[in-house]
Amino acid sequence: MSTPPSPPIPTSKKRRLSPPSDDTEETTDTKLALLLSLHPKTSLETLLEALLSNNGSVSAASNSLSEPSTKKPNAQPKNQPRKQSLISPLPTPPPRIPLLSFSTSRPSTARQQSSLTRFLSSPTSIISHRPPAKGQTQHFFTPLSIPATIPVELQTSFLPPSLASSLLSELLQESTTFPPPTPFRLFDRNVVSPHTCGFFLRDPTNEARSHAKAYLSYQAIPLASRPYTPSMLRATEMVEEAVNAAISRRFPGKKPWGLTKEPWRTNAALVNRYHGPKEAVGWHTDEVTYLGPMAVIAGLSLGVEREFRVRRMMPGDGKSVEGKVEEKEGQYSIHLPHNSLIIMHPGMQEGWKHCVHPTTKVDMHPTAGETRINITYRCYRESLRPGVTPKCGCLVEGKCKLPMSLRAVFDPEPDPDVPRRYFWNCNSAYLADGDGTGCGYFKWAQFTEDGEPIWVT
Ligand SMILES: O=C(O)CCC(=O)C(=O)O
Ligand SMILES: [Fe+2]
Repeated sequence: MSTPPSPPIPTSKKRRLSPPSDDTEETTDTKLALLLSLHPKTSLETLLEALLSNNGSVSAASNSLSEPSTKKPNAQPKNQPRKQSLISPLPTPPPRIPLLSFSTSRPSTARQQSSLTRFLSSPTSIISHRPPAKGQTQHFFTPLSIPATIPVELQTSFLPPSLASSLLSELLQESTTFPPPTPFRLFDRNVVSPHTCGFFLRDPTNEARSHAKAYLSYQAIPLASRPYTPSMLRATEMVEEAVNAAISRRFPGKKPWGLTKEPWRTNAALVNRYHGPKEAVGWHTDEVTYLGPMAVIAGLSLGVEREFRVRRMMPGDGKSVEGKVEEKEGQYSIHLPHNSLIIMHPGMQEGWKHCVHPTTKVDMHPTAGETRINITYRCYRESLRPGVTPKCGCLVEGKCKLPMSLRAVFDPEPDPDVPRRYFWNCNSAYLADGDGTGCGYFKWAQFTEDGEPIWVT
């Protein structure tokens, strides 16, 4: 299900989108850290604006900050728009500014700097960005380097280190009892995703458990649920806080169509375990049957660092033979270190695909060895619980009346205010024992502005 690993881009081909300044080799985080050490009492926003005003030069920025306050970069001339802000709401791409280039090589100080970005008002890129050419992979190692045009946000050093450690230990233990991968149907053959996973419920009351018995995997296999571990419960509120803050930053003022007016709340999590460099998950969008439109999903990575790759969906993507998708632009690789949170924003499951890329070698983690654990926190809607979603007329023996899957219509030009289109579709084409076609049952799905289903018969 996965594509072969792409070779790293040679150093000589490193892309530089901005003219060199006296210290362009440093990342934004490093520059801010340097500037902060020189001006410890100055706010990060002021430091950042000083950097922007001085073309990314730390020394010039530092000089400007030492000058009398009237010349400080945050003293805006009257009647002029505020300079570059860290917050770049979609769909407006960040303006081109000659500050820094992104890099295809790993910054040596990435781990040490990472906590700095947590203090910034938004970890969205301020860097001018050109998408990778077809067949190319652009690598990102730090939150600030990820362009705002990609509907994901990365936060590093996310949990207090001791909580990240206890969470990792608990889930490494839990994952020893994850069921083996089950096959599913893809392009006329049965395939298995080469990794294991377990399904967890935050509040395993009787009612949730009875729904849980009916939650199906994309292979239509009932997902056996387990309760959140103690550390999962402790981490959950921090994840919710981060996700809600990220949504507000990305969509200031008004949430996009399809999102509930309530804060995002997670009640279920799929935990993935990747043991060794070859274990991976191929290109896919997440199943939105129980999540509804414009789902927000947050993934917490623990243990070994792996590459989370994303690419824009193409028209007819679902029908393309794996690995032979007609790409118009290349892929993005976001490196997910231990204790990092990646938030997939609304529109990600509708317009982009993601995968965890197989590799040849991983850096051993002191506790996890070669293993990566990933918790994908999701928000299952009560209104889309099993039992209420439409069934197809499939006559697959013993599987008559299968619950259908909710799928999004590919939209190349999304507008956050315009409703997306979704449909209910027979799922049995994906079942390992099906004939690869299913009954083809199709029904348009209808949702309110808050993403609640409208059932029309
Ligand atoms: O392991 C990851 O980071 C991604 C997992 C994933 O895509 C999924 O569970 O659907
Ligand atoms: Fe996924």
